[in-house]
Amino acid sequence: MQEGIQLPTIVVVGDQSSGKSSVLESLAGISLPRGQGICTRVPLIMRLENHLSPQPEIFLEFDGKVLPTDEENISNAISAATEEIAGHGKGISDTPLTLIVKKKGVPDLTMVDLPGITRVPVHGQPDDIYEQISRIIMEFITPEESVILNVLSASVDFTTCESIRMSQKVDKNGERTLAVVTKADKAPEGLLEKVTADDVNIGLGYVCVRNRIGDESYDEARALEATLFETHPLLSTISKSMVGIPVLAQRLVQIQASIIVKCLPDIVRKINDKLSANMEDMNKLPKNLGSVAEAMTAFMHVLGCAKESLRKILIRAEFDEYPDVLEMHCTARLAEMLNQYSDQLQSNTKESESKHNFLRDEIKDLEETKAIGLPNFLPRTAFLVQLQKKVKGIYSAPFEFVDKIWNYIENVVVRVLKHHSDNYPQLSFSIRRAALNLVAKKKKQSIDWVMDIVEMEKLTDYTCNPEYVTALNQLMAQQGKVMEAVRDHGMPPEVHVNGFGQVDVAHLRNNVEIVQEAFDLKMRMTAYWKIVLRRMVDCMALHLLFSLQNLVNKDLEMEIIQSCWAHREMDCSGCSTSLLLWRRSVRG
Ligand SMILES: Nc1nc2c(ncn2[C@@H]2O[C@H](COP(=O)(O)OP(=O)(O)OP(=O)(O)O)[C@@H](O)[C@H]2O)c(=O)[nH]1
Repeated sequence: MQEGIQLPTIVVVGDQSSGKSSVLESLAGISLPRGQGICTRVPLIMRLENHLSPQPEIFLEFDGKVLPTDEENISNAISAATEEIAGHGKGISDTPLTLIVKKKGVPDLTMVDLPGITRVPVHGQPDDIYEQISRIIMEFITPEESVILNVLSASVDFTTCESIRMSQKVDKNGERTLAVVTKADKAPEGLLEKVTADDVNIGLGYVCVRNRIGDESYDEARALEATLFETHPLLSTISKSMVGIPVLAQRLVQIQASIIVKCLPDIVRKINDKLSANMEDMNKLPKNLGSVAEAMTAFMHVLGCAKESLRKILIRAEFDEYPDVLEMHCTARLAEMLNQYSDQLQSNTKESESKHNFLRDEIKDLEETKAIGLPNFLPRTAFLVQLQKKVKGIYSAPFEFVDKIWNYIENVVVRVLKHHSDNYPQLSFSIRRAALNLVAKKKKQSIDWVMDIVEMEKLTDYTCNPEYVTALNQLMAQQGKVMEAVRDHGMPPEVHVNGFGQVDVAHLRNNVEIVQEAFDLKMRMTAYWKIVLRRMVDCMALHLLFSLQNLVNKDLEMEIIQSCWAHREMDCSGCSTSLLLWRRSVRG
């Protein structure tokens, strides 16, 4: 039950002083604390077991303690245990107290006695005593496996009983409710009519009893009860199948047996489910690595699993281990980031020049790079100056991209390694540190590589891509139109140039000689720059994939082995030697 599996239980509920404890002690043939006012202040689980030996065995269990007791002292022992659990006053607690009674002749029953329901707190009770008691009662009677033994005093109107109201909340048609009517001796008038009218819907029927009163012995009480229901002019008219403690005991044993039959398959299933879940949890617990072989096996297992997981999510686009964690669908996330990088490069190099400044920058560079030489000869330096300016404009983008990508990969790698090494606290710290070191190294390599790439683009211009010539020819085809607009002052000063839109050429009319060269320079740069941007994205993609392959297939293993070796944190002597051998073999 502590594991959340409900077992069939007979739960005794009733208004305060209705006689619940008296019924239980009559069934068990032992003394329980009885009296006016609240006596039962904690759930009392009573396990009655028919016992062959004439010597009874009685124990109290609570808070992990087992206290043997005997028939004479049982009432005091329960009162003392109740005080220990719920304090000395009149407060209550939901911590249960278990009473095990192994005694010859008692029915094999397990029942729970609960505090009686009271609406008005007495002196020393908290104001919310009703809510506290209701909560405990509801907790016990709500499970479908519970049979509700509703104890009603013959002297009260059943329809006004609080315990009936509560049991009807969870068992509307009374299918699992049995009523025990106590104090039949005190209020015999109209009892037959009350139990036959069944105004309160009790599905399992009524049993009327007379409990032990005062200092009577159990045998005396049973004999007096039998005589009462035999001879009393009103009570003797009630069917014999509805009166007396022995009838109640027999009914309860039958009910308990039938409910066990009904619930057992489900209980077995729940226990098996729970067992498998617990076994699974247990397998996840940190393992004790007691020998070199065990430590090496664990280490290799963690590494193997982590590598396979990373291979799946970083390279093979298989997400079965993280179906709902989008962040771990790495190939898709990396592709998205690469697309964003490409967009960023494009937007960083968008022409910011206004239509009135067309070719102004090119003319300036041409003038600054001219030398003594033949006219109409495009100086290469002018082209390189323009190229360097362009590269400068996008300089930060590849570095930012590399930073972003490796931060993301670091999170992924650390998460995967943590997942696989959580069970091995001896390893997890070193493994995490190794992962962080490794990603930092890989990031540094990427930054160095980007630095080279950017420098190479700045240094010189080259492509063998035929698209360059095609694009250049298309752009240059517009040269005639532009030059005409520049030369012919009678024409409107605006002309449309593909890729640049409507441009103003009025400012070029004073500088006609150099315009042709400037146009040539601009068109060459436009055609070439497209190639440069594409090359930067393509190379970055290949570099990234290459780095990831290396990380997963060799760097990770090597880094982790070296880290564990360097710090010798595996928690067993001799592991270091084995690691050394293994490290050598991996290197080999
Ligand atoms: N005459 C008579 N008195 C009874 C009978 N059953 C119980 N009593 C008395 O009623 C009083 C209350 O009985 P308990 O058994 O303590 O009642 P309870 O419902 O367990 O009380 P709480 O747990 O404190 O709510 C005691 O004084 C009992 O002796 C009965 O059948 N006949």
